[in-house]
Amino acid sequence: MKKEFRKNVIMIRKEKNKDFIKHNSDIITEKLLQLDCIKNAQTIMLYLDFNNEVATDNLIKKLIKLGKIVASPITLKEERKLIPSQITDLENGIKYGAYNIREPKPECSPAIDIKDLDVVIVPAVAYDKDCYRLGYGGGFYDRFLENLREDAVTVGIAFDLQIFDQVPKEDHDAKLDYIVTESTILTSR
Ligand SMILES: Nc1nc2c(c(=O)[nH]1)N(C=O)[C@@H](CNc1ccc(C(=O)N[C@@H](CCC(=O)O)C(=O)O)cc1)CN2
Ligand SMILES: Nc1ncnc2c1ncn2[C@@H]1O[C@H](COP(=O)(O)OP(=O)(O)OP(=O)(O)O)[C@@H](O)[C@H]1O
Repeated sequence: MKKEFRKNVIMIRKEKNKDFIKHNSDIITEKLLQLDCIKNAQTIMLYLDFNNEVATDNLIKKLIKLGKIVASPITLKEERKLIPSQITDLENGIKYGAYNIREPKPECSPAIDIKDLDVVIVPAVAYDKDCYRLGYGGGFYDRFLENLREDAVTVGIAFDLQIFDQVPKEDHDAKLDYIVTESTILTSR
């Protein structure tokens, strides 16, 4: 059920061209920067995109310019663990890591205490209208999000094509506080 659904959405997203990804990622970036939770945050974790996810490079640059501490995850594949690590230099401080996804180089990237994160911007394959998240299938983010500070805010960014009335879900699947797409902002708060 989950597997088929996941495969389909990934396939549909894969067919989108560079202009679609860039145009809509720019819109999503601007919307996100208007959210109070982002404006008020000091420390923000977000992913480095792969496979036609909403692109985050511009967003990362803008957040750093705004004076935020920005972290991305280093993925420990065997342990199914994400280590938030500060991005200091998006040009030279990044390498390819697990699953060929870009991640901060440990030597340039102080680890950040998960309890210092004010906002986490999460990647996903799909969401439903209640902000439940379907991921790539490692359970990486489900496990990670359980350990956030109680008052930390979770935000999903996704294209409209990733939003459904329902997605297959299990008990451990995370529900996020906000989802921002090119056309709308959903909230479960
Ligand atoms: N940008 C980004 N980073 C992220 C995630 C994400 O969704 N997006 N993840 C969110 O959790 C984690 C990585 N999760 C992933 C899980 C499975 C596969 C994947 O391609 N699986 C292949 C098997 C590949 C292999 O074993 O080498 C497959 O299922 O066919 C990729 C990423 C951590 N970092
Ligand atoms: N909080 C958790 N604690 C223990 N096991 C978990 C937890 N969350 C998920 N798992 C296990 O991890 C595996 C993958 O989970 P699931 O399919 O929900 O991942 P996902 O949310 O799609 O992926 P990801 O978060 O990596 O993007 C499942 O076998 C699931 O039982």
